[in-house]
Amino acid sequence: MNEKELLQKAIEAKEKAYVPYSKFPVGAALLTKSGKVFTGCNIECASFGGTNCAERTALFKAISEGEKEIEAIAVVSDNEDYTFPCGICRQVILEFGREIKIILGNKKGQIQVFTIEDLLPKSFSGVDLEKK
Ligand SMILES: O=c1ccn([C@H]2C[C@H](O)[C@@H](CO)O2)c(=O)[nH]1
Ligand SMILES: [Zn+2]
Repeated sequence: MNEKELLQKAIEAKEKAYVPYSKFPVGAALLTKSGKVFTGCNIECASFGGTNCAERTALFKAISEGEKEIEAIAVVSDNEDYTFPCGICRQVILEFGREIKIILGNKKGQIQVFTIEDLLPKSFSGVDLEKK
């Protein structure tokens, strides 16, 4: 599965977004190191804090199925420009590896790739909990 194919899975997942409040659908597609794909969409809630982003939906699906070795997560919205993961998602993705690739696609079909550490430098992580 290459970057373009993973982005196409994210575009398809975006169709499932439940976004009655923001009307801002987002799709994500996660690739495990073993080659499995888990997709996700954002799911909103009238109590807004209950909203779950597309990236975390895909990630939680993978983790809850026992897949913790993550290669990449592709993200798309309906915006012309790239949609970057929010801060909460960056922190949760980083939990499972600093080298996880974040693949972003825009409406022109262009692609940008970062590692999650590029997007969340100087972060707090489990390593800090071992220091006192
Ligand atoms: O990377 C992002 C950015 C935003 N959202 C969702 C959260 C909310 O449902 C809507 C507007 O913030 O978009 C995501 O799913 N992923
Ligand atoms: Zn998020």
